[in-house]
Amino acid sequence: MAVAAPGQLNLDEFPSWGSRGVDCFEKLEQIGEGTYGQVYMAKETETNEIVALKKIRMDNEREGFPITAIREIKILKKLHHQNVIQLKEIVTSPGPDRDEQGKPIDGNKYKGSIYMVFEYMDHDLTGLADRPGMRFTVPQIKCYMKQLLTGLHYCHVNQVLHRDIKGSNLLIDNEGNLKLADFGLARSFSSDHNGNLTNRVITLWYRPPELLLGSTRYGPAVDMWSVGCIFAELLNGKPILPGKNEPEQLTKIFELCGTPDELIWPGVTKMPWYNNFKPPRVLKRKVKDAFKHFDRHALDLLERMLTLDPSQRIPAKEALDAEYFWTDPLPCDPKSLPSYEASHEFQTKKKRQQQRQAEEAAKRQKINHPPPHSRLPPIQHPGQSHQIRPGHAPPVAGGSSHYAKPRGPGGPNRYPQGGNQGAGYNNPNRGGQGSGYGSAPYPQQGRGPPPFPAAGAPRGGAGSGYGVGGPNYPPGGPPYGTSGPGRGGPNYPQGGSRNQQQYGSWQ
Ligand SMILES: Nc1ncnc2c1ncn2[C@@H]1O[C@H](COP(=O)(O)OP(=O)(O)OP(=O)(O)O)[C@@H](O)[C@H]1O
Repeated sequence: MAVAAPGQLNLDEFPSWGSRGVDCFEKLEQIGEGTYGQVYMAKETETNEIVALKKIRMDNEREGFPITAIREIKILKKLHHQNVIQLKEIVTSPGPDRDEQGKPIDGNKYKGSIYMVFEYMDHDLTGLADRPGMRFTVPQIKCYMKQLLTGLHYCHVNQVLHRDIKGSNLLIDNEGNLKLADFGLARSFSSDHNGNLTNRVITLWYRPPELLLGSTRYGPAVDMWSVGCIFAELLNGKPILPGKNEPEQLTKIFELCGTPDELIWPGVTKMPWYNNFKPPRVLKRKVKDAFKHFDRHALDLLERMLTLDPSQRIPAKEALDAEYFWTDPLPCDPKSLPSYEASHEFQTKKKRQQQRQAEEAAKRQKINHPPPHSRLPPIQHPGQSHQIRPGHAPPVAGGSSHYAKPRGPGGPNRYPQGGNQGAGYNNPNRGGQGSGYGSAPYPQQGRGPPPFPAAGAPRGGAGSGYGVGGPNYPPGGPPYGTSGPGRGGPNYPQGGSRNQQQYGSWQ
């Protein structure tokens, strides 16, 4: 097998891929910023097909083409399923042929970029849940969970562990399809689970206890723990185990799931880091108590997903057979779900930031020039209604109006009174991997530069997590109707190339 030059992808392995240049695509808008580079929405110039281009960061090109990208490409090439994102091709952009001093660049010092071309998805679950006023219905949650489990079961049958299941890696299109994405941490496993795998995987809040206790022999059960965390988050309205660092993460797990012993988890006391984190006192499991507002079948399934002993944790296939998916209300048909304006975590964060800045500016202006009757509501002219136009946020469910009570810091009151009868989400402290690796026995994070701010710092701003409740659109139809953005035809307010100027050409 030919070996690629430093910084280059060995295209011998992917002969038909990489033959096209990125100029076959028109860059439209940045939709994601990941550990390994930016993600853009783009249009194929000949077919007008909308795709997502993930640029592979080559900062470390001296070390060769990033191993994570090679893994992601290899794994995605062998996975073909309606609930797994489809990698369509790889395209390249040539780097400059001369260096800053004008000298011709030696072919081995490749300075170009490589992009993975994916089918475009309108949302990720985190971005969708973060939409103001967003509420998921129970059939909707069942529909997403069923698709997540179906995609994951397919991966596991094909001996692939995802190892980074979290909301922002679950992509959703406007036809209601959910697909697993970001296979940058995924890897193949053998069914005897004897591999010596790294335990530095999975975003902290979704990381299972066996990895936190140092296991290097693990299997599909690691992904099922993450699925349990997502499931509870969807029903609960906010992340359930938001640890700031690994020791705190384990503490939170023990507080919810009880302290493990040889009886409930044979072998736990032999785990590499068990003695470092031996709980000081015995804690009882209280999943049922903490989530008593969930319905019985949801709770039964959750209990089996959040089982401490990985060998007793429910596999994806069995979870799909759980009563939860076969009792009323049944999972809805994905196609029956409303269409929403595109929402990716990256964009919703940006929008929130802009909104906060605008609010602060308005506050400053108000202090300097208070309006004469600042406490009176705005005048509403006869016939003026609160119609929702495509691309505009719908009113908060529950009949909020201009005169509604002021909203709390996280936006509209998205939390339910009664659990999964009307939950919402609002978590000002959504954080990813709150690092904090100072404490033994944890080594440095294994996956490139950490994407997150300093230890424990919140990731994203206000409002996050998921919730369930009545649909957040008014009677009479979804807020964005059928004219909402769909695949192949995004709903640009100013035409398809609104970001051309901003983003310019590919580099
Ligand atoms: N095919 C796609 N369609 C639409 N949006 C996408 C697509 N792929 C990725 N995105 C957006 O870009 C974000 C980052 O993508 P991805 O997770 O693949 O990158 P990453 O570098 O591995 O990120 P991370 O560091 O969060 O793991 C996603 O959360 C999603 O919002």
